Amino acid sequence: MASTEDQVVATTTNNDHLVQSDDPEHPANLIPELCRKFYNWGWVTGTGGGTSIRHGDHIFIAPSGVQKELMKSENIFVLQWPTKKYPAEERNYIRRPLKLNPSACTPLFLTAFENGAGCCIHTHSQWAVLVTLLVEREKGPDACFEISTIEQIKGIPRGKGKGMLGYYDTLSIPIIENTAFEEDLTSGLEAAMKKYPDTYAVLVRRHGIYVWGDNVAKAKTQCESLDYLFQLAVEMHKLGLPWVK
Ligand SMILES: CSC[C@@H](O)[C@@H](O)C(=O)COP(=O)(O)O
Ligand SMILES: [Zn+2]
Repeated sequence: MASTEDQVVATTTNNDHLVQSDDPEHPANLIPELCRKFYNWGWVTGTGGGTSIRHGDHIFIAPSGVQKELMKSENIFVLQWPTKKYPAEERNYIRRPLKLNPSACTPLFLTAFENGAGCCIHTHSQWAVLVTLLVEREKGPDACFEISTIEQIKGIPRGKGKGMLGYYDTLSIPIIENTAFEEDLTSGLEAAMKKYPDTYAVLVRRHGIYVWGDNVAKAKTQCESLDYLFQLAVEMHKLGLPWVK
């Protein structure tokens, strides 16, 4: 794991201009800013979790095993898109910071981008982990978290170009089983996306969640809505209230 010092001093001589911008909306500025917020929300503590943004034919990726809330724009990797998923082609990393490795979540993020996403967020939120435990009896390809008749469901799309879910709809988020290594989750994520082509999120049992959106704002607000619903479901469970009518 890179030390904080390594993280702060890590620099590169290759294509630095790709991560240098005064624009706060530039992905190399947005990823560190988002990760600081996500850390404060308990989504990316202890180096877990992260986020990646697609901007045209460039993919911006955080480094692996670092304190995500301390990340700086000069720590960001840039991949030329499209690229092979795992391992991503060496030559396609058009910017690599010294002393750092790209996030182990990269093949998962690339799966979301193949699906048309503009941003993908991975959290280790305890609410996400807890709901996967509450529905643990449901294993296999049909495992799913479901909730209905809660206003915040309207923050989640019905599917690409299909508008948002309604109050009386049931939100279904597929759950895949965790693996020892992050990259080995890729086939499970692909299978869940195939089975649930309208989903914008996949829970990973005892691990967290991957949420994506057409752009950064949509990925962030969808992830916030889901986290709200997971927390609510856990609290409803504690109160003995059913969360699916
Ligand atoms: C606390 S270790 C977590 C990792 O194994 C992984 O699950 C994760 O979310 C972050 O991977 P990383 O390679 O640091 O971006
Ligand atoms: Zn993780």
